[in-house]
Amino acid sequence: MATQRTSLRTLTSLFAKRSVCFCSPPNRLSAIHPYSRGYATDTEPKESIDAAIASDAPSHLNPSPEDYSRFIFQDRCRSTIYAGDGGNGCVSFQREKYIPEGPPNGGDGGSGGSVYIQAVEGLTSLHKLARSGVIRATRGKNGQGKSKGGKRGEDVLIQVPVGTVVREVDRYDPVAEEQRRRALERKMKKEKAKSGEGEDEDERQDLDFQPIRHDRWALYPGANPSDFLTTVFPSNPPRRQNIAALEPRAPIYLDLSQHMDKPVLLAAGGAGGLGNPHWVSRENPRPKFASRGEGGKRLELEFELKLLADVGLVGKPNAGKSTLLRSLTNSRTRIGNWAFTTLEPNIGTVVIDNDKGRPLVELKNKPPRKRFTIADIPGLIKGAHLDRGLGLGFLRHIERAGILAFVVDLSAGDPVQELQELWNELGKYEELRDMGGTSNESGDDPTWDLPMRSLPELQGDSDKAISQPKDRLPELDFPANHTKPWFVVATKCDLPKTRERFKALQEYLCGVEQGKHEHPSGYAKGWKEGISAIPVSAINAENVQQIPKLVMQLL
Ligand SMILES: Nc1nc2c(ncn2[C@@H]2O[C@H](COP(=O)(O)OP(=O)(O)OP(=O)(O)O)[C@@H](O)[C@H]2O)c(=O)[nH]1
Ligand SMILES: [Mg+2]
Repeated sequence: MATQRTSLRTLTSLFAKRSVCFCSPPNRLSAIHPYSRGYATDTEPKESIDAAIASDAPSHLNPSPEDYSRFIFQDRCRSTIYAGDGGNGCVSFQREKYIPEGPPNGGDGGSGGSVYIQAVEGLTSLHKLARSGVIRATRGKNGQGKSKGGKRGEDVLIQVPVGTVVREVDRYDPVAEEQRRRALERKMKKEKAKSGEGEDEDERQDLDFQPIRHDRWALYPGANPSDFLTTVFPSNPPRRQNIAALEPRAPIYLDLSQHMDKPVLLAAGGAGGLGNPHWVSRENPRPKFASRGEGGKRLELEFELKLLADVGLVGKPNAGKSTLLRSLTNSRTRIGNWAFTTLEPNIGTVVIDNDKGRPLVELKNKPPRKRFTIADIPGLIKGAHLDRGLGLGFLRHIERAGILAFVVDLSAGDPVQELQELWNELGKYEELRDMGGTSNESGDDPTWDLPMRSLPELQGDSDKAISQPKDRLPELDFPANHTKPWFVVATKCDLPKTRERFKALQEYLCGVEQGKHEHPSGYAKGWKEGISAIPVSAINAENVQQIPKLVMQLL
């Protein structure tokens, strides 16, 4: 154990200079014992190393199959959200001895529950939301006698990962519908009145005829349906709760790119109905009716993760990405010595704060970060941009990572060629995507659309947009891969013949940075401000701690 710790310290200090300009390989590498948690000498036979691997007891980095856990991942989902309906108002009269006909005292209905949304750190996938499918806030309770108001419906809070974009697919707003219907009715009445000025009294009365609105009025218990015909109902315009003014402007587009301390209102519940005391008038001092609660809105929303993780591990199959993720995080992703062990992205969190108040890595001029996330993305093969291998699906995931960490296997051949092939695939994918015209033509505003402080009916022409259901929303806009910060993680450097290859890789990256070589993406304006290569032996967790330090500088 002591030898192990010493060799680890030696290796870390050797590779602390991980800059590309560090062109001379350290001589002390060969001093480290082959495969005893250090670099191998080139003379060491591969068979003996394989045997050493096989004989190793299972550990977090060399796990047995029981140590695998499936990371359920979902980066896009659709949910239908129902705000709660308002409870009905109550028809009731005071009943007391010596007061034969007491005044009306029906309570108001409770307002329906509202739906809120909050982006929180620590969540990495939308799978829970995808599983629930339909989200409902509860209905407000009906009012009761003795002026007892109904209980409000319960609110629902939707928590999503930071980096989620919420877009509206469709909506049904009963209050807006009712307002539209009334406006139409008024217009028709006006037109009819204009055209039939000379008509007789009967026809004019026909125009004043109100259809019976069972959905807007509640009669006293035990009333006959025919009472609807004999009752004269006053005007009952649709109402909203006051908090509806805090709803986001329609159609909804929220880019939740920051952690939110407080939730934001998505859909306010329907207003509760009014009890019979509200309908007292000179003509009708004892109204035997109360208004029903307003219906809650229905929203069909699409949630999409725009930011999958802070860092995305991009590499060929079997390069050692999952082992690297395990060595940096508590992830229990599957590891196997064959291609395509990983079939879905796995996200791990690197905690850089020991929760003792001070981040372990201090950042200049930046707010301290406590943690960052790393995504282990399935392996990329030649022709991935043509949907080969696991195809375009996970090239999409790479687009959603903030920093790209190219994982090259030093034992597998020329790392420079491997890196170029990886970049080539990303470049071709970008070309194809741009040709498809999906990136910049979406017309989406990528900024966070703060909720407008106005009621929906004051939001102008938004209704036109609402009434056109969009089955397929346009693709989101992402920054181009070549503009993102990137670095290279050269893995398996405990295996033979890796030292020379690492040296060649460093020289190549040095050349790219100095402009001697073309940027591997093929774009002249590709990011190349201090490209680093970090040699690691992920299986031995050696030198991997350089990665968080570098990431904190790049974030
Ligand atoms: N010697 C050595 N072997 C390693 C190292 N890192 C990973 N391996 C081995 O390489 C093999 C593949 O590792 P994975 O982590 O599953 O590779 P991957 O890139 O996730 O592969 P896919 O999921 O198929 O894309 C496993 O047998 C690991 O034990 C390392 O640093 N040194
Ligand atoms: Mg893997």
